[in-house]
Amino acid sequence: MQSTTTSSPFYRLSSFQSKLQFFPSKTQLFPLGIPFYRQRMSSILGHGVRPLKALAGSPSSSSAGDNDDDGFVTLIEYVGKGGINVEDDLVVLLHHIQYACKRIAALVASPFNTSLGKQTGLGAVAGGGSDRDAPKPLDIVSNEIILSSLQKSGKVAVMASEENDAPIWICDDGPYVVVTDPLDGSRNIDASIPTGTIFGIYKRLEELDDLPKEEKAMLNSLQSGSRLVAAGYVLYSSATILCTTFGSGTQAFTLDHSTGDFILTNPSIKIPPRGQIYSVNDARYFDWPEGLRRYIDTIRQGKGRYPKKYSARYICSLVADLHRTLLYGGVAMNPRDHLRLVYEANPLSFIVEQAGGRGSNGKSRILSLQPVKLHQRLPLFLGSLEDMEELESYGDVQQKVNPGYEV
Ligand SMILES: O=P(O)(O)OC[C@H]1O[C@](O)(COP(=O)(O)O)[C@@H](O)[C@@H]1O
Repeated sequence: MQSTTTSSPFYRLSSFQSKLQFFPSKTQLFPLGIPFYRQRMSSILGHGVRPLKALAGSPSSSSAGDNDDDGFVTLIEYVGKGGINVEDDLVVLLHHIQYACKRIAALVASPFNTSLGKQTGLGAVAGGGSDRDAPKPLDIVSNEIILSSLQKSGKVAVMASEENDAPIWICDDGPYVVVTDPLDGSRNIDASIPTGTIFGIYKRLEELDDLPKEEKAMLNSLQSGSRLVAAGYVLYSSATILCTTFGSGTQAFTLDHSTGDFILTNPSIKIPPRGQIYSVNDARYFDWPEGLRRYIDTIRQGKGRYPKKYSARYICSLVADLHRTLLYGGVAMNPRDHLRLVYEANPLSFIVEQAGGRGSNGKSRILSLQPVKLHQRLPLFLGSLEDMEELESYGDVQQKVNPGYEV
């Protein structure tokens, strides 16, 4: 028997009562109209999935089609009035970010990628080469897509991207600052391995408004992760998943490709306190410090605090490795100075902490670090609380040797 509890993959719109009546910019956000939006239902029903409404049997579950309650909650509904109700400006910004990510999702899955230029595609511009007509790598195209969406939102003062040397000042009165890695894992893109977009959102520091643009752009972008108001990643894989936090838990939404909506599929991700998986590039074993080697040797043999042998999983795509870790528990790590504090470590640590886990550089909490350089790199460990405590108890887990690996 199927139940209608919150363990079900879809969440009832009735738990966000009245949203459809009161959400102010619904028409604006669904420019193709509600009938088009509703095609989601028929397309899904056509594939044999029943809406929860039809299953509920509760007083609020009236017969299908008699009101606006179609049994699903979209990302934009969720953050709007009647949902968790974040600031209107942030709803608009999120709308633009999710739109950019849908474009990137389509791009990475497109059969025409090669003509756009994959990472190592023929004619890809290397190091700003001279051929202006050469196709651009997908991470550059993704960066342009995000920048364009942020510009159109009217809500962003500055964007700092892993793909740009310096932050880009967008608009003086934009209330937010966005930091982003537009397409992480893109080195594997030619093999269609999952990739991801990472973003973090801060408030613009109004006290800096009178500084010269370059200076205020930099200082706004170097805010500590503890000041993040929202963060998210989008995983481009067998499903396109948008996982976010606004500082009160971590939620996941899955893209319904038939209608283009991100549908709430997990309103409260809780990372298991202990997993049985470690995720690291262990070809680097001989470059690791003693502490990290001992930790991995110990858990592999089932001789750690948890008396079971751990398994290894490493996709080499940060968003994918983290997403699995959030769901199954364990620890995902890159012990060398490689991942970036501003674009990767901070937003992902915020998400992991809001799911009940920990983000650390092996010694300290990531969100307590003050960035000093925009492209600052550091060791990154993300995962279940108990696994992270055990790992950090080995003390010496940061890889100092970083020879610059070929692949
Ligand atoms: O080579 P390593 O140390 O295994 O690093 C792999 C990591 O680098 C990344 O590819 C990011 O590197 P880039 O920022 O250079 O693309 C992550 O997706 C992945 O987790």
